[in-house]
Amino acid sequence: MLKETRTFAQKVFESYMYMYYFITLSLLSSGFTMLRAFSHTNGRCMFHHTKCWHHRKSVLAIRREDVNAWERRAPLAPKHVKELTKMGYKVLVQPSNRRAIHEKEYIKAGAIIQEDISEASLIIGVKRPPEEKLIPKKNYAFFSHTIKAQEANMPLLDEILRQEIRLFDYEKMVDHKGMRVVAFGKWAGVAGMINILHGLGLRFLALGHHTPFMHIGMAHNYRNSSQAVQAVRDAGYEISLGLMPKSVGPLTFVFTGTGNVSKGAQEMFNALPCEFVEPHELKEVSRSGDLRKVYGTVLSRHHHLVRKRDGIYDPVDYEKHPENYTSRFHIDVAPYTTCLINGIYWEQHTPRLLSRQDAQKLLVPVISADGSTEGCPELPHKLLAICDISADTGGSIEFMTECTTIENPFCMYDADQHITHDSVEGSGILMCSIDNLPAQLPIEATEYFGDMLFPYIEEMLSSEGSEPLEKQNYSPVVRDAVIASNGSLTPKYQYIQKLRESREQAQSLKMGDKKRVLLLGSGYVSGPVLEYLTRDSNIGITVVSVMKEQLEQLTKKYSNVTSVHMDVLKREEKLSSLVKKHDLVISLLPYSAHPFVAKKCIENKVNLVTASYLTPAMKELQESVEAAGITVVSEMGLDPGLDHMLAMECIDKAKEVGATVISYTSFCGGLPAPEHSDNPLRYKFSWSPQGVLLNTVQSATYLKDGEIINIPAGGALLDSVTPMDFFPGLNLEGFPNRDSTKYAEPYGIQTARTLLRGTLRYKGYSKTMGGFVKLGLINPDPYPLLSSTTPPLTWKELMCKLVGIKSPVEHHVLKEAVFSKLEKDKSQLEAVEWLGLLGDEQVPAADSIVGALAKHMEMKLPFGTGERDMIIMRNEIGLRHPSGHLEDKFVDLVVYGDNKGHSAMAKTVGYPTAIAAKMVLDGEIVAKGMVIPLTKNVYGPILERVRAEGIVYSTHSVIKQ
Ligand SMILES: NC(=O)c1ccc[n+]([C@@H]2O[C@H](COP(=O)([O-])OP(=O)(O)OC[C@H]3O[C@@H](n4cnc5c(N)ncnc54)[C@H](O)[C@@H]3O)[C@@H](O)[C@H]2O)c1
Ligand SMILES: N[C@@H](CCCCN[C@@H](CCC(=O)O)C(=O)O)C(=O)O
Repeated sequence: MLKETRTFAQKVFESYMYMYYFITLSLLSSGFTMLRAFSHTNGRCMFHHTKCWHHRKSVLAIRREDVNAWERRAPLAPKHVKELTKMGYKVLVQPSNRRAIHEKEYIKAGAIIQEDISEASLIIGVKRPPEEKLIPKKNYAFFSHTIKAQEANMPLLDEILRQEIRLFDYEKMVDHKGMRVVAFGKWAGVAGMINILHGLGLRFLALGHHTPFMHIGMAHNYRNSSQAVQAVRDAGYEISLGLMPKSVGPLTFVFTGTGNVSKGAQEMFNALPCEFVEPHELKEVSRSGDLRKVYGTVLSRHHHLVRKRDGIYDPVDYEKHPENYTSRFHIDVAPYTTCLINGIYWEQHTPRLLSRQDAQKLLVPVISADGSTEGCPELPHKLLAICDISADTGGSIEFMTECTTIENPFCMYDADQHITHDSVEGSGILMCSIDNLPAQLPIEATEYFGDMLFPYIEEMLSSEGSEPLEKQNYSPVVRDAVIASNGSLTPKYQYIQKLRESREQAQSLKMGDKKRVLLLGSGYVSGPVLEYLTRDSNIGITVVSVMKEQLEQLTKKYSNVTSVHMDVLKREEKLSSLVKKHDLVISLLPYSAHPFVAKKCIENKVNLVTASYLTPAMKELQESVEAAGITVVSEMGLDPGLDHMLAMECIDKAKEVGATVISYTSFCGGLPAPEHSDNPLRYKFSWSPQGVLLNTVQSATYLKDGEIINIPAGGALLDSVTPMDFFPGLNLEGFPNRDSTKYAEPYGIQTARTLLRGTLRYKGYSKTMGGFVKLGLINPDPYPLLSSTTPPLTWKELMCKLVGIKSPVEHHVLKEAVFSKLEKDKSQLEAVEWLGLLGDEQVPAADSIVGALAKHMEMKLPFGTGERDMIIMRNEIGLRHPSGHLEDKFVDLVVYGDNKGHSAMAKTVGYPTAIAAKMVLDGEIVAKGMVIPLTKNVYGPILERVRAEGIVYSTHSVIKQ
């Protein structure tokens, strides 16, 4: 069964012979006379009819799997590496503690463990690399999941094309019959079967039955498949002793597909006391079968597919016109199936096995003559579980719309409600649809896959990725697996582009009459924007972000939302085409990206809303915005945003009674709630960390008692800190924020002799940040040493560079140098140490030092579970009334984050942004050109609507004389 009896040498020899046979056949059949084959033993060529591949000993690299936390497989095992190194190839293996086969084994096989793999001409992995780790003009081989134009992987494909990479996709390495020659399939089947037996144990228990399946674990809990076989056998032994509850009746397992997946699953199933029957016998055994066995059936196409017209299955016709066929699975098989193990490859236009309606019918309770007792309940319905190993979302099992994961392997599909819930309880069908099953048995899967891939490695290695594809003497298996090369899709795969275009068209048709909003950014403050806009079912939203997981987390909660994972700055054309298809763009990207986005909005005449300052770079676009006749709303958040609106409401009211504004001061802080301010900075991030850090080195200008005060950029701001005691219970400090004087005119308060906008922090923040500034950590200049393509630095090494000493050094030497750079400030040194900046942690890859520090600090200063943030804003407006008396008006806004919902920052930024966006969409804001929320027709409705969202402010006044 699972035990491998052939030696590795035999297998290698067999695979070569097979390949030799196959190449010979295919070359002969295509009229070639050249023969090509090679031996991997002794480093010599076995057949010399043509050149030997390894004429120039290229370098092979096995990359680290870095996209999925469970990915412990590798494309080749040490035994394959050993063969390659014996043949004289250099094999680099990127270090990875996650890989299930230890690095030591690869070293023993002759590999070099090395981070930098840029010298390799072929880089292989199991799964895709992140776009930013691609190296231009190389050969790459991995499962790209691009051949169905899968949306999530299109940015990767675009990068591959842009970087002129040659991509071999394992999924398209097929023999002359179209059968895949390298695959993990069998191990998906093995792991899938183990998991679903475990799941059945849990489901039976939820239904009131202890069964022997309770003693079977998840596949990854076994060291190898033999251990799992043992557990399954033990369970089977108990079944054979008649220990299955009688009231559940005979169990039947249906295997669809006849490929490796199905075979792997059947191999594991064979460890149970099983009897295989023909599909037509299923009905009978499911009623009166032996309870000391389990029954299995393997379903091929001819068992369930029929032509709609005449009820006949014609295999030749089916290949040509699958759309003319339908499946009888739901009628002939499913009603007699306890557990379906689905291993068929599904393609558009081929019949589905089960639809939602089918599932509804199958979940109708079966009333049996024997009846049910409380302690021995009958099953609610026959079909209990589906293990969808094919994992084609919305495919042959129509209602499997989201794959489950190794960490959350099961969900229940309730066909009546058409919902899935994360549990094994309640009504419905237990579903397991993990799409990376072989990763649960990583060692065997690696060895198995490597055996199949190994014979092709040499030829993939035979040239650089930059050399023309036409000049390569690839075998058909390898040639046909090249999806992209030299910057283009190869002819066989040009359909991918067409598929993408037609999908995009379909998506825009689906949007129909809906208003379409393009939301750029899925970060800290995007949540309430999406939440607010999706309340209107007439708005369709596309969310774009470069951070995939963050994007998925944000969008999965909402319907009417499409997500696009891409870097908008790198994909100008795609951004433009997206902008064009929407009625309004909201940019919640880092503010430096807004001008780029605004240009696309101008070109396509689409309105734009941002929560960011109307910077000089944005202002420059004013004329073009007006010429395009569009509305660009800026400063529509909290600060800037609500501060303007609260000020203007007060100023306008004061003017109505003839008062003159003589001073305006506004301070605002996004802070952790006081009980969560327990770190040297007394701060946690609730909005863009890089923005927070950069604000400490901005210049500032303000008016104080008629005098203009200028503070230069570079950190001097942190020395202009004053204690703020308007809420004496909080230990606050404040420093000026940007150029306050520029608001005198737009606010209409040129009469004011004090005009100051500032930022609030808990006491101690500025001092600590001052230390980072002194060390050069708040530096936005490009710093190539931190790029993702260079070997990573540790903080200790970076700090040595910053203080100008050579590394490596002893800890105390570095500490002393840093201390002296900090002008012997102990609290600043403590904060640097607390953050681990003198330690061995890796500096995150980033464009600049401040970018890396922002990422690092974001990890060190997170809001923990149950922790919340807080917004404090105080506006103080000094008025002189016509009677001559003076009045100070105070407008205070204090908002707390919701424990399990939006943060205070997200609410106070996101709601104004969303409300303004809706006002533009609905024609409530009609002004063209650059708009900031200073006029009553804009701030009035927004303040009213944010109050309805629980953002409540208070006012009081003090008459002075
Ligand atoms: N007015 C206010 O009171 C206020 C308050 C907070 C934030 N803001 C502004 O709102 C914006 C969003 O803030 P945030 O805290 O959510 O920021 P964030 O850093 O948390 O999020 C930025 C988002 O942009 C995405 N992104 C970055 N570069 C990208 C690229 N090249 N292509 C695609 N996506 C990219 C990131 O993946 C992330 O989802 C920022 O401009 C910020 O300055 C304004
Ligand atoms: N000043 C407060 C609140 C800041 C809210 C974010 N405002 C950003 C807006 C940047 C932009 O997108 O233009 C800022 O930098 O002040 C604090 O710092 O705690």
